[in-house]
Amino acid sequence: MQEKGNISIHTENIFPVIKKFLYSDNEIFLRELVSNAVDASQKVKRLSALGQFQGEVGDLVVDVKFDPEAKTITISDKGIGMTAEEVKKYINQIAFSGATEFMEKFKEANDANEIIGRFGLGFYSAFMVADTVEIQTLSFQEGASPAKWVCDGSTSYEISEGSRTERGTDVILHVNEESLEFLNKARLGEILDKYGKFLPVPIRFGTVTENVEDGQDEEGKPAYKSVEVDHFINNTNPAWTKSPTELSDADYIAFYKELYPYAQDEPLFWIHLNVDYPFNLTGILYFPKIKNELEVQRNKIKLYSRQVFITDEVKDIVPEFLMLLHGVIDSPDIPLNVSRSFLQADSNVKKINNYITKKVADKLSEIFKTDRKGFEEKWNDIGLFIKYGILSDEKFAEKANDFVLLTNTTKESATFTEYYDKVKDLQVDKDGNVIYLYTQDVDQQDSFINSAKAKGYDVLTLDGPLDTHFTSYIEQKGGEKVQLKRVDADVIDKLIQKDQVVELALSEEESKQASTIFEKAIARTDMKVEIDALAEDELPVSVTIDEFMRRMKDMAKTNGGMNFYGSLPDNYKVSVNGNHPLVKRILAATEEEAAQLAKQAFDLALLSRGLLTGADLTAFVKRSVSLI
Ligand SMILES: Nc1ncnc2c1ncn2[C@@H]1O[C@H](COP(=O)(O)OP(=O)(O)OP(=O)(O)O)[C@@H](O)[C@H]1O
Repeated sequence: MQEKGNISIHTENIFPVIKKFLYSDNEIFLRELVSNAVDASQKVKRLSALGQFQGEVGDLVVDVKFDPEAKTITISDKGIGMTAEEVKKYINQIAFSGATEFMEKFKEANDANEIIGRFGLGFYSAFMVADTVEIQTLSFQEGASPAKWVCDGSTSYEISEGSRTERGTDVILHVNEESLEFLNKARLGEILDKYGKFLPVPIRFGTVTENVEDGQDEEGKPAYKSVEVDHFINNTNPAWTKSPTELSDADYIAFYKELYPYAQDEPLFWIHLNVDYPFNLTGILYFPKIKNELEVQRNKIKLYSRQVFITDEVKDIVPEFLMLLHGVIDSPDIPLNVSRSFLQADSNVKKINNYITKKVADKLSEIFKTDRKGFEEKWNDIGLFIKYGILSDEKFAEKANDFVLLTNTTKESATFTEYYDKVKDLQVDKDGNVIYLYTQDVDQQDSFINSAKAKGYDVLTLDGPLDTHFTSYIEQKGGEKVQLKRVDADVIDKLIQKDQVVELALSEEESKQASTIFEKAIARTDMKVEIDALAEDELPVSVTIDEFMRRMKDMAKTNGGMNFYGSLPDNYKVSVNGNHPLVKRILAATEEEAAQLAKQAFDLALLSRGLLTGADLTAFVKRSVSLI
């Protein structure tokens, strides 16, 4: 048997679903209705510009009012209004968007993007907070008569002659018992501020008290009086809608403060985004002063669609590493679901994401090239996020390789190529490897840094939260011959092994003997003793930790879990400088004295790198006292 047919949908069943579940948040009813009012107002301007409306445009203000006694909220506009026929068509037919039809009709007009509505559902969000919704409207068309539409939330409605005498529409919500919270000035003000702060048509919400000059007092000083003035909640012409050439630095900073009234620091710099092909997007991204915390400042970028606030969850549109930025992105092309609260994944999102990455990289590159000093000064704030970008985004890394900076222990900065050139002659080992030395803790690794510097070597500081990973990146970018070694990964002569070896002053026998004395004195399985031939003036004993093992353990730590390497105990090497006079003295001493000297020298090595703690430290202090 074969049968074809249409699945039938009954409005009685689907209507409650739309009312209750389409929108995640009740408060957006106001965003939807105010957006409709703004759309209707913009359409008047458009029709007038196209010569299809000859009347007076007038001042297009949208009013939001509420009456706690009558339990109503009213949104009024002076827009195009609707005839009774249009009400039937646009309002009664759910999901028949007049906006789409309007856009279709006037799509040649290049500013077709000004209209917010798309789905033809927004109006129904009114029923989330209202039992009954009433429309009073008068169309702009000549000779139109006013219409009134009332619906109590069921699928039946009533249309009759309306009472409006001027062009435009009032939407009157009879607020239901569960939504009385909205009959409150502060609450409505907060919602308007959140969604409507930058709408393109003035939104008036009651009045505010202002102090204005009023003649002079008896002493001849200016007198003031308070007056009630209209309260407009929005800036209809926010900075991102202007051209960068119209804006000064002060304007950008002022807009930053408008966006984040509570921000303490000024932004470091900003990028004005403006693209109209293959998608439309405008916006301003600010680089804030970043503290060392990666998490705290997220969700600061606000997403707008035609100047209506949508969300501050811009995940996917903005690459992960740029989530630390602040600012605004406005794009009518960001695919939103009908409730406008969620993004839908599509190819535009990926394109936008790539565009933003490219813009940010270009801006950084520009600052680097035109103002190297300023760039270096900002490095403390932007370094972390550039490294984050490099490690997480290949495209960004490609560009950033030219301006990412390496900083040494004396705070000098160099790019990858500059640094290579700086150390390639001196820090080269016998096999031709160029060794970059680095420290992760300037204080703890001080004695090793000193040994390196005594040889004329440079030491990089890589002590940031991402540097464990970044170390491997530098190595990878440096090519085959570049190796990174932490200054305490071995004694300096072994970190950069040269051809000319220092002779060991001990015989093989003496060497073995010294080794045994130290092993016994130290008596720890995690410490491996080695007798090394170092310069006489190097320390008698140093405790080092193998580069490879340490890196693996660091990685395990930063990746959260304990993998194989993470679970291994720390393994140190105790490097005894066979050429130091102390070793000769130990060999000549009595067994007891030798053990004590060896232990003391070992403890000093531990102490110098902050590894001597607890009972061992107490014992060391006691022993030292008895020695002096
Ligand atoms: N204040 C108004 N003045 C004039 N027409 C209006 C007004 N409010 C709604 N309309 C008409 O009703 C239609 C449906 O509105 P609705 O909010 O349901 O959908 P939309 O705004 O087109 O799309 P979206 O679901 O994206 O909001 C509008 O497209 C418009 O033609």
